[in-house]
Amino acid sequence: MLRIAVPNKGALSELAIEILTEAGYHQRRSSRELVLVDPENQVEFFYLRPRDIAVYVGQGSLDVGLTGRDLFADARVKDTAEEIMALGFGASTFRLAAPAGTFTATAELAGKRIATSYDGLLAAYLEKIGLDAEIVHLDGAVESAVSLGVADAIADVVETGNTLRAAGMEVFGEPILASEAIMIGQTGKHPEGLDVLLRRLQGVLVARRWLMIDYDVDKALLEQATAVTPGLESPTISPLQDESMVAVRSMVQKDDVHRVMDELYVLGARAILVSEIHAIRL
Ligand SMILES: Nc1ncnc2c1ncn2[C@@H]1O[C@H](COP(=O)(O)OP(=O)(O)OP(=O)(O)O)[C@@H](O)[C@H]1O
Ligand SMILES: O=P(O)(O)OC[C@H]1O[C@H](OP(=O)(O)OP(=O)(O)O)[C@H](O)[C@@H]1O
Ligand SMILES: [Mg+2]
Repeated sequence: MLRIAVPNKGALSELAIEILTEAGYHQRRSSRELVLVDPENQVEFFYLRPRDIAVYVGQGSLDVGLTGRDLFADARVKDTAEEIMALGFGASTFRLAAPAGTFTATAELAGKRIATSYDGLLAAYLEKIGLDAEIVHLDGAVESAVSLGVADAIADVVETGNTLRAAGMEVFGEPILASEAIMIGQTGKHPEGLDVLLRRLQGVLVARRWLMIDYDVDKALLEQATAVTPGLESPTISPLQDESMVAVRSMVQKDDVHRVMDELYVLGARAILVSEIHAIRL
């Protein structure tokens, strides 16, 4: 059975359970369950702290795990574990910040104290840019570290920026890392069942991004219409009782659907219908 680690709490937990459910897996009913066996799908889920997941996969106790790219980088297990798929949710950036007006460039942090919950990630970054600064480890709420006097700056996860703004702080320097939820696995290993898991997740990602569009169009306009809706592979063309017309079915990107409908309408297509795609295997 494929052993999969899933975040039990925090920003990624609910979204992780949602994507796995959409991919057809059973998920735990209560937050007290630590393990869930899904014999039908030949997988076993372990609900763990998001921060620990890279450690379990890196040490080989679990086959794959869903975590954040920043947490994975922080765990320093890149010799034994690797990112195998980006999952398109839980996006954030990892950034330096300080009270507004204090610093403008990263180089100004030489010899200063930087508070973070991501020591491994910050240390690797400081080493990469050749900057010597002191790292102060805090478990969370690092935005308070400067005003309370334990650090001069912080390095933390920024999503909307609301927490920083509320604390009177601003980011500076280049972003350290662009993060999102990812699937990680053991480097170079390909356990049985992994292909199915990845194909299912890929299917959910595509189904989330694409819609199905159907319309009727005059045969004479077919070429122009299908140029607007080329689809993922090739549009389906079906005959209609009115032989001068055809029905077209194609996939269209969600964030493009209204432009496509407008263009088709102007071209003369009618009965333009858009529907959700629930699942897909490419
Ligand atoms: N608004 C957000 N706040 C925190 N983490 C976020 C946010 N958006 C996305 N993430 C991602 O979620 C993961 C962090 O999750 P979580 O908040 O559970 O961890 P944590 O802060 O270390 O844990 P905890 O706060 O429970 O001690 C990271 O990969 C992070 O990039
Ligand atoms: O940019 P924003 O949308 O405001 O989100 C970022 C904030 O969310 C996280 O904190 P979390 O809620 O995980 O608390 P913690 O600091 O105690 O971990 C993170 O550490 C930031 O403080
Ligand atoms: Mg947190």
